[in-house]
Amino acid sequence: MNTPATENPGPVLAAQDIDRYFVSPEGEVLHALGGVSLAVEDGEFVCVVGPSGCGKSTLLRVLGGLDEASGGSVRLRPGLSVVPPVAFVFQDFGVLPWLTVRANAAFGLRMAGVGRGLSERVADRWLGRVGLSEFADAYPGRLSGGMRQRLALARAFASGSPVLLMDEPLGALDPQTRLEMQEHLLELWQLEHKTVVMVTHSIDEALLLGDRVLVMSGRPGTVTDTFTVPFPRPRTPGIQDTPAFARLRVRVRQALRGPRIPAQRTDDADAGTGGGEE
Ligand SMILES: Nc1ncnc2c1ncn2[C@@H]1O[C@H](COP(=O)(O)OP(=O)(O)OP(=O)(O)O)[C@@H](O)[C@H]1O
Repeated sequence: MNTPATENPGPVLAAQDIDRYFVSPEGEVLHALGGVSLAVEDGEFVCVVGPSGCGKSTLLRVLGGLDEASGGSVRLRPGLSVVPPVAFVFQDFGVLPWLTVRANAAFGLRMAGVGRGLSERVADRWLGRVGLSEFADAYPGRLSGGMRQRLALARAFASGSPVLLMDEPLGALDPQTRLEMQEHLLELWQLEHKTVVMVTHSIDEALLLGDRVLVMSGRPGTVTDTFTVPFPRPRTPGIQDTPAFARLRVRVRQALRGPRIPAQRTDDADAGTGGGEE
């Protein structure tokens, strides 16, 4: 029997009750993820924010199959036959210094068994889109940090993988380059509509790029809040100056701080907390 065309094929990526325990060499058990469930729809851009150590990277690694959960399940939509279905972008770029820029951009396709000619044609197209065409024959050692990150994005987009998992991909960049890269990423994603899960420490970045923002808290790591980002697409960084953006930024920041514990009034009750995240 044929499947009706209108039937919803379900999320592209779904995690159910993910637990992850780590055991230290001393035998101490750390509960890094505690019952995390999420579903990411086709073409959705989901950002994950949360304090350092709350399990964001662990979640991403489990979602992408780089790490195994201690309990629960991760499911890619059946029929995602692309190999590999998931591509990663890391903070340290993951660029291979012994390969040319073109070979780096083609790497995902080559690993998937695509021939050199086609891989390099696709790579060249993506290098053009991220403004690196003139460096195609150079080695990554000649690239600045921002250019390496553009190369890492080109490789992920060129890989053909429908799901991109990004772990603080812009975290190592200086503020100006980071802003430029946010625009690049926004443009690339609007062009391709990949399904993206991105970990970031920046609330502004999450609200600029994401359709949804998941807020995690730690010990064990779990998703405590979810925000739907209402700003229409295509978006530009200018939305960050709007009152609606400012209001949502405040709400996410409050969610990150967690429920307020009434402070006991002492002489140092007003001591600063060391500044905000944004
Ligand atoms: N391989 C491992 N072995 C033991 N403990 C680990 C391992 N990987 C992560 N952890 C621990 O699990 C917890 C979650 O780590 P994770 O890197 O996922 O957090 P994070 O939210 O991504 O942190 P950050 O924002 O600082 O990158 C931390 O306490 C970390 O020390």
